[in-house]
Amino acid sequence: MRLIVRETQDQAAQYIADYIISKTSLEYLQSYNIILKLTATERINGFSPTAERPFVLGLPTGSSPLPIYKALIQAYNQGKISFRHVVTFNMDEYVGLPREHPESYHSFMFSNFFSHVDIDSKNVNILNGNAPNLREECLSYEAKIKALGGIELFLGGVGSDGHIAFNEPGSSLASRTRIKSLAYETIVANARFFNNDLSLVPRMALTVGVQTIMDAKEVVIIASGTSKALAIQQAIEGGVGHLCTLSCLQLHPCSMVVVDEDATMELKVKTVKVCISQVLSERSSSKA
Ligand SMILES: N[C@@H]1[C@@H](O)[C@H](O)[C@@H](COP(=O)(O)O)O[C@@H]1O
Repeated sequence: MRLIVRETQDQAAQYIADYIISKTSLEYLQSYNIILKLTATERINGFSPTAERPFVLGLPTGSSPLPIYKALIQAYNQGKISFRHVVTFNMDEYVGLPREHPESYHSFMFSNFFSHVDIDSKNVNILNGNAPNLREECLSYEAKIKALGGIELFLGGVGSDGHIAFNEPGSSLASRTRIKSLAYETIVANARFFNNDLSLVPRMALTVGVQTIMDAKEVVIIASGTSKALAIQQAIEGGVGHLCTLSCLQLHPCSMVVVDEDATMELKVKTVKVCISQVLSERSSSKA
């Protein structure tokens, strides 16, 4: 698991946006007075997606990815990226909340991202939390991901209790898309979107499973703010376990967690130093 630290949330978001677009350019990483020239790998642009061979992108909601969506929209407006041949799968959706509700993840994604770029709405996949048969809905979501050859890059956030998507503490690390009851901590955290009224926050959601995320070829996580510091500490310094489902990424061959400085507050200085020097050596050896 790679750990990338940026000073602010916006810088962390810009790093991820650039990474997803992947300008084939040189990037400079400055750390502990070392400046290293690194070659950025290619993602959407390098993949050169077509209608027959689309780029499959997993996407999250939440406040953390908002600056990433802003940066992607800006890049689209500057002609640096097109989403015409990108197929998206969102991580999760509330159960029972009407699709048109301003806090549904459908509304969130269209108002914060999809309506501002050239994505074909037929290529947008979001779980239907009002489907007549929720189990069937989850099974067909998994089947559709598989039929498209899997997710190339899954972008995600993290809950303050370490959950990824809505895989709350105690979720099976082998889980797949299914219905989940939300943890009390998540209901409290999400009440800010529902006039701080706990009774208005849906109690259940459909969510991709931990294993669905692990199946993606690459996973990129954003975390910012001190409220995420404990989750980041557990996921990076703790063992792999179902009480902090983000920790599963320790077992992923290609995962990256991008944080702002506030989110590193519970990490050991040594962890941050080791992670950064690993990035430097991995990248410089891949250049050789
Ligand atoms: N299901 C979502 C997660 O996918 C998201 O990562 C988390 C954190 O959200 P925020 O970025 O607003 O802190 O919120 C919800 O629980």
